[in-house]
Amino acid sequence: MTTAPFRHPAAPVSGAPLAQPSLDVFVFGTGHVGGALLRQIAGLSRAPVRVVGAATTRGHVYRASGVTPEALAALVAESAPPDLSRLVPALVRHPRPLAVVDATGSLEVSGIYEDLLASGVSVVTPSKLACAGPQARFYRLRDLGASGPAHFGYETTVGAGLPVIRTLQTLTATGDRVRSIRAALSGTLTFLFGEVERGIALSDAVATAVARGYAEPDPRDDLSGEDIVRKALILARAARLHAERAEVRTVGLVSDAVRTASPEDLPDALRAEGQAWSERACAAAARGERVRYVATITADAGRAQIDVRPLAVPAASPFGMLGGTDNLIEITTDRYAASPLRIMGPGAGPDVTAAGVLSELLAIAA
Ligand SMILES: NC(=O)C1=CN([C@@H]2O[C@H](COP(=O)(O)OP(=O)(O)OC[C@H]3O[C@@H](n4cnc5c(N)ncnc54)[C@H](OP(=O)(O)O)[C@@H]3O)[C@@H](O)[C@H]2O)C=CC1
Ligand SMILES: N[C@@H](CC=O)C(=O)O
Repeated sequence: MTTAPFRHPAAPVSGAPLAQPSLDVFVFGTGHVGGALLRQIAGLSRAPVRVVGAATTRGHVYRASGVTPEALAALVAESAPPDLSRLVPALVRHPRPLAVVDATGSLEVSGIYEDLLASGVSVVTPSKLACAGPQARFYRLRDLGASGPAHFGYETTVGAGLPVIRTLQTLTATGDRVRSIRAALSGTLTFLFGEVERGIALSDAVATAVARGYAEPDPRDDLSGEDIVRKALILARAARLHAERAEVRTVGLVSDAVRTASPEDLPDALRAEGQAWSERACAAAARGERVRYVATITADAGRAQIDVRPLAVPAASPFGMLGGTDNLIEITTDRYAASPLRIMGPGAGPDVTAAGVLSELLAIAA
């Protein structure tokens, strides 16, 4: 008897696309991440997933029979903005297994997950808003995704395409207990520190991070540290620790002028802030150190003590050697006590994030 060689179900092959993909996908947000996701799906000629629609703030399209990648952008552009009170019931009635991807930074879109999951529609999200909100809501979403036919995927909310959430889930599912986590959780901030250390002006570095799609839809979320606080909350919860936003201790990285600047005033505020960043980087370098924005999560009787602040770390340490858009997550547990389990690599950017989302979709489709 001969057996066919193993092929990953998503591996590109020549020939006709699958007649009947096993999962349909609707994508909210076609910006950096959503756009990269749509391109990655289009690049898989025998993908087990099929796009049935997409939405931006300006337009949307939903066709239960599927939309070709070539037609999608034009259909979105020539239609009306989505009305969620009509679109969500239509998605819930979709005749085949469906996953909704939230590649926006929209509170309104994050507010539809519960209805979708309760109706059997899977949700895969790189947006941190729902998972970092009140813990009770996160538990409801997680439980809906674990108990019914729908899945809730939020791996890319922390570390983008890095296997962070599933590592914590595996550790705790096998009976290990997380004692502490120390992490650099912002690709944008690692990038900005690196650029400023090379003598690039902070305002130029931020413009580059925005253009390359590393930054949040509102880059003030990166600069203020809010994006890092959200990720720390999600990490703590994935480690089965109770964590609420009001209990997080933060020391900011930027002045109030940057935190509160309007989008139009942000470049000027950053130009004024740049000198302080350069001086801080030079002073650290003179001591053989680097500045990093570090989240520390400590388990305390089932609760997480979370502290987020700028720290001067030895230049030759794992945190000091981060470059590009690297994240570093050091997890100390009962079993990984003498030396932490480390996850390190690029933690921001459209392609790595979209690949993480796509891998969650493929797992649902399998
Ligand atoms: N960039 C990255 O490296 C990573 C990003 N993420 C998360 O992914 C999400 C998307 O990030 P990114 O792609 O960089 O952001 P972008 O700003 O590039 O894109 C956001 C997209 O969402 C759309 N959008 C916003 N609000 C709504 C709404 N109410 N309804 C429909 N569409 C809406 C925007 O539409 P319009 O064009 O009309 O404004 C745009 O298409 C964010 O939540 C971010 O935190 C997570 C990990 C890494
Ligand atoms: N803006 C974020 C993107 C990923 O979550 C970052 O820079 O880390």
